[in-house]
Amino acid sequence: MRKNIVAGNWKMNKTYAEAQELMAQLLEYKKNNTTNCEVYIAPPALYLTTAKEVFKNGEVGVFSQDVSEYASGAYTGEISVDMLASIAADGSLVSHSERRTFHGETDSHANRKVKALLDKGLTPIYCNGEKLEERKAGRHFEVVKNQTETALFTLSAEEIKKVVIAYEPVWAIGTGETATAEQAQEVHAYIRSLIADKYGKEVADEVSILYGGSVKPDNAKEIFSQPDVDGGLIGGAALKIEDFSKIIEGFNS
Ligand SMILES: O=C(CO)COP(=O)(O)O
Repeated sequence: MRKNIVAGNWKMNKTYAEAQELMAQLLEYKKNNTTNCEVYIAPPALYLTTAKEVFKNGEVGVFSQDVSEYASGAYTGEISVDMLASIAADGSLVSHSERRTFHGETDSHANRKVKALLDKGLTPIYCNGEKLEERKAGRHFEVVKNQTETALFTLSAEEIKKVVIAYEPVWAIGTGETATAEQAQEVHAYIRSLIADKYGKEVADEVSILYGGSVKPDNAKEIFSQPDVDGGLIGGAALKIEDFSKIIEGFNS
């Protein structure tokens, strides 16, 4: 179902004490403020159970940063969908660009991970986006099309409605260089049109598409105001309550 979402991807940051502090600040913020969007965090896997305890009434959705495509077994270092379900995690990021760059993940992996999550009733936040040289060569639409089709188009209409897509142009991640609101809208509208062509407009209108890449307090509102942008996946600015809360408030008019 289409929702406004602000999700914080903590990546590999924070000691346990620091993570507990930020979770406590976020809980306090949620208790004292009405937000016009759902708020999710994806802390390091080690802290997922703590996050579920802190946000025990579902104040903030708790997501893993990655999940295995396999059900169980000899996959050292991996976390399964059953494990996530067993702590009542809400879902997982899938194929973030850093998983693609440093761990060789492809959209075929993404496809199996998305399916595994959906089969357990968990929400995938599927990440895609072009690299700088692809953007410079004007190939961003083609790249995003291939990614989206390979990762998602084996799903049924009912399944794809439950997927959250995060368009994160790689050149905008952690660089301070944000896509303009127009650039984000253009690609988001394109992704939605791909889904509409395959599954119909009604289905496409149900899918939440988030933008990620150097979203900050001062640009969030403009980006979120675009018709096909349903929120953001936030990296660096999710690590401080002052910044993250201002980004959440990008949805307050
Ligand atoms: O990769 C991102 C979120 O998943 C974006 O990171 P930054 O917000 O730090 O650019």
